[in-house]
Amino acid sequence: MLTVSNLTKRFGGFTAVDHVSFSLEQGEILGLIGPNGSGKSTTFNLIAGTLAPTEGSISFLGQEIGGQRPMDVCHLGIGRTFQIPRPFKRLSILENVAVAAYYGQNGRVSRQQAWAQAEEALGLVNLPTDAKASVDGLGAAGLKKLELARALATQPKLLLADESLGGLDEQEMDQAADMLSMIRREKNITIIWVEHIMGVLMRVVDRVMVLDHGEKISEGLPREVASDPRVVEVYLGSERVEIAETGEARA
Ligand SMILES: Nc1ncnc2c1ncn2[C@@H]1O[C@H](COP(=O)(O)OP(=O)(O)OP(=O)(O)O)[C@@H](O)[C@H]1O
Repeated sequence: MLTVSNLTKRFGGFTAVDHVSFSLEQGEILGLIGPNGSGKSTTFNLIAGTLAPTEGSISFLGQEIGGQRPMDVCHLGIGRTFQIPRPFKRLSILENVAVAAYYGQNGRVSRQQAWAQAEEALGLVNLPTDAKASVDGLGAAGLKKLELARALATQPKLLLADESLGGLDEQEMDQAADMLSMIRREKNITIIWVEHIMGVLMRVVDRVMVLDHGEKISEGLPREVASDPRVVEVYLGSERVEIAETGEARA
């Protein structure tokens, strides 16, 4: 569904993403990890249209999307969450998500459909669907869920989930990971998940790709990547990822 070839982004003389290539099959969850500043967010921004590539191509469902505007990329079926949720504070939870449903589909849905899709998205993330429930009082976990619901309401075929676990406690992290897994299963949405907290990510993703200094240094099954000496050297370091006998990796 997505083929990224030789994707490169330079900021002046600095190369943030350096000839990165990968592809994604329909229904997969790909984990994207790497140390701070390794180019994960820049890669997301290139796919989502927030940044234009310096070189390379991004083909989504057979169409070149590199350099297209974010709203056009969204209308083609790529939804994203942001690391820092910024909901409309004066709108209710349901209104926030309905706005995403309406504009995320370029107004191709009626108001009524947008409300229905917003209710469905909120149901998926376990947030209240009553029209008056306020954004105020949502904690870190609630705001992350709202962020996810807004992305889902745009009816994406591909979801780019950016650091959805930041600020959550361990139980909330597990719930958030299970939620992404359930969304893939129930809605057949393909997911790229950027995350720092690897133990939880490794449990849920099908494949992992690792960036370092903008270059892809490893890609494969979670258990393969966790034991790749290059990954251990540059990223895992003292975190020591242990592979449980079940094949799951835990940080
Ligand atoms: N607009 C910009 N102008 C100049 N440099 C930038 C710009 N955006 C990102 N960079 C640089 O590109 C590099 C990659 O940044 P990026 O945010 O993609 O990394 P990351 O892997 O997402 O990091 P983190 O895990 O800290 O979010 C960093 O060195 C960053 O400072």
